[in-house]
Amino acid sequence: MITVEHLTKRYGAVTAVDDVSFRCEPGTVTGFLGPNGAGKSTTMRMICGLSPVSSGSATVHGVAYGDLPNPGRQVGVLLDASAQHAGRTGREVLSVAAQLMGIGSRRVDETLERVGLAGAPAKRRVKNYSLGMRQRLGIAHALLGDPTVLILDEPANGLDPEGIHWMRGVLRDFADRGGTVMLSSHLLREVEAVADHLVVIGSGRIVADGPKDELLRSAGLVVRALEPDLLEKALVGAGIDARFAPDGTCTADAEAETVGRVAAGAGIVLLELRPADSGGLEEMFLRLTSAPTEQEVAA
Ligand SMILES: Nc1ncnc2c1ncn2[C@@H]1O[C@H](COP(=O)(O)OP(=O)(O)OP(=O)(O)O)[C@@H](O)[C@H]1O
Repeated sequence: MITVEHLTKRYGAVTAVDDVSFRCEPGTVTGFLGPNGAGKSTTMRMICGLSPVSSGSATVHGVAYGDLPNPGRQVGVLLDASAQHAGRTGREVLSVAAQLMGIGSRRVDETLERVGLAGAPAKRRVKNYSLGMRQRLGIAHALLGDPTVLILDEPANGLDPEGIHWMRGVLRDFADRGGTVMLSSHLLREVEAVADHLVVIGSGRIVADGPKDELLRSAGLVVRALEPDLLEKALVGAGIDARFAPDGTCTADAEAETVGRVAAGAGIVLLELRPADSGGLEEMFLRLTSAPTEQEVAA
């Protein structure tokens, strides 16, 4: 369990993380989503004790990361896959970490196998690794101590589609065995296939926090009509909040029955009426996380 309460980080006049609170529960993959510069890495660094907090607190299993006796045995962390020692081989990187954690070499071999780096790749120096291989080694490092919590910053970076599929399997399996997973991304599509819960951050503040399915349902309806102009008039007339894309597709914040009745009442032929999928959710997140307007800042 990760618990973040009123966490704030200021760099001079910049508030990178602003009164952020959320939880990542055991048995759950929590996707931590936000655009570039939203405050994801800063939040994760504070959880892992790498960056001092300005105020608030972050704990893992109720304890501040820095106070965990052997943190690697409880929390697997991947914050920057390029931070590994470039001159060491993949196996050496894991062996050094294993020694520090008091783990035997058999676990190193098992973990290399698990991330697909066993054999020749394990003997290559990290500087000769592709970004995807570094990411796999970073995930191996995080899994090495057999932790119960994983904290991964953009772990899909540099992975090819097969690698992404593999990583999702690892994270799903980890959570299904009761582990807690927090993974960040700036792309909803990257986490939606594996996350059960989403925490969305924009400009340092939490703008959405809930089960993925619930958030998907709240993303509205996709409506397409033979004559979009008539649909727009009818929905606006009924007081329904609706946004139209240039191709005439509408996203409406209403129940399907309400929209269906309004359309039927106006004699409009509907071509499509369905819950918005991740595209709708992404659109909602983009609206929620976009930088505040000057008016909002001034208010
Ligand atoms: N050491 C620092 N000094 C000053 N400002 C910083 C520092 N680190 C981060 N920031 C600022 O804090 C804000 C949040 O940055 P952060 O790296 O946490 O965002 P992010 O969501 O992880 O973005 P990205 O996806 O680009 O990594 C940004 O405005 C960034 O410029």
